[in-house]
Amino acid sequence: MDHIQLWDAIKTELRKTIGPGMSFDNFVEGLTPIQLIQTPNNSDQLYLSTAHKNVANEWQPNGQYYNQFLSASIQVTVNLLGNPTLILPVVSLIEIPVEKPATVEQLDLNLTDKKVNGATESRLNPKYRFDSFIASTPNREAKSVAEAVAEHPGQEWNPLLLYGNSGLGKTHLMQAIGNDLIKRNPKASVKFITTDDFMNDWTDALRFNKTNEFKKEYRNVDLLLVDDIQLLADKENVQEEFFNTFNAITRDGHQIVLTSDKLPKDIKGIEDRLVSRFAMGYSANLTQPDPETKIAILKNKAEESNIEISYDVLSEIANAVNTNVRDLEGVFKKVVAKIKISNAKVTVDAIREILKDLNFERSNVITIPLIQETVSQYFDLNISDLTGKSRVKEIVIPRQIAMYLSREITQESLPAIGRAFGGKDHTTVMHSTNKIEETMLDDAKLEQQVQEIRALVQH
Ligand SMILES: Nc1ncnc2c1ncn2[C@@H]1O[C@H](COP(=O)(O)OP(=O)(O)OP(=O)(O)O)[C@@H](O)[C@H]1O
Repeated sequence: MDHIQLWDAIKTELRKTIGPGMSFDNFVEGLTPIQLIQTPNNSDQLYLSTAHKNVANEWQPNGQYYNQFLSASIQVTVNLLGNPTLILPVVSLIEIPVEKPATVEQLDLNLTDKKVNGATESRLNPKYRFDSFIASTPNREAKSVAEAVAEHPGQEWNPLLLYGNSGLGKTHLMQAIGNDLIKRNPKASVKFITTDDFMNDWTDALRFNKTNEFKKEYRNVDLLLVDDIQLLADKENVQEEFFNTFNAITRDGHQIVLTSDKLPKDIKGIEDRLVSRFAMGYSANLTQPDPETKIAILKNKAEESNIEISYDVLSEIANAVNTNVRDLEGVFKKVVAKIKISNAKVTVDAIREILKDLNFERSNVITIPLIQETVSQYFDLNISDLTGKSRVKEIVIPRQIAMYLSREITQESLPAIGRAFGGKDHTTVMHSTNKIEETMLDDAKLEQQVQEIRALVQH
């Protein structure tokens, strides 16, 4: 039985005595099992972590939770093993830095009182800087343009649009522009918002008759950063106001930076006039980093955390996590937490175990987005080409290859693959896979291309 199964069984027992509700949810459910260690005096220690000081305090010996845990764990070991074994809880506090800016609910909704000067008021995360953004070769141009925008806002690349899949650094790079501009000019007014914020603020402004304040707040900025504009889809009223805001800012020579999960022309439900405005400046596609860049990102994180981790270990993590940089960071944080708790030496074998616990074994991690990313880079296309409807041969064949590999390598069903390719029918996926299988029999070049892409995906 591993630490996770044991903790689940103990939680089931604890639920009987503590009962569901606030107390159980906060003081038991919120704990994360880290590891189980045998002590020389025949007891086991179950290491748990929490991000909350008050929860960690309540779990000290003599605390009510500690004692209830002891009886629950004895009951569990009697049920499972037939004899009682003493398992002691060890709860540590691991403070997880807050990465995301405050949600709109946490913000002061009084529009007139909001100021936008300086990093704090503009809600920028100070960790999102150019020097902490490690760019792989395909992403270097995006970074250079972002740096140029920070240096000369409102001039050449307006708007700058950063687009790509989730967790690949769009928000990071966007906020780096804001942080850099404020560093150069502390008086610059920078406003960072999500599209949700914009929509909520506009709705509130209409409700409370504060449209003038809204306009003043949104239009009097040197730099407006708007995250996730794909959320504007099908919101006609908000699009109207967004259009007006956009025009007012660019007309005054100020800068707009936008992020989106795809190119605006591929977002259904966005008015043409907005699509054409968004395409006026520079659009940069952020792509998945290659293995060496992933290692460099991890190295940077290790240095920031003041932790020494060998290249082999970093490489093991980088190779296992093929989804996106957010996941890479998440796994890294868990590894750091384990190191801090156990004080143990971090070996490649230990890391493999941790990665296995976190479901990040190499064989499990090949996903459809990864295949799409690899195929699009191989053929120098956009991911939106693969998920779109174009029928030109140069796009159809790569799309069919991507579907074929998704069917071959991942565990996903035909309908799930169809959905991931822009809502295609499962019969289209079946047709594509058959077509590639058949063509490869006679076409050596195609077969070689498929093998090369497969090797890249499974690297
Ligand atoms: N190239 C990179 N170098 C360093 N850190 C990165 C890089 N790319 C992403 N990150 C980190 O990964 C995390 C996720 O990045 P970010 O939030 O910017 O992604 P995103 O593309 O905006 O995702 P979403 O579309 O889901 O909002 C952040 O903590 C960010 O600092």
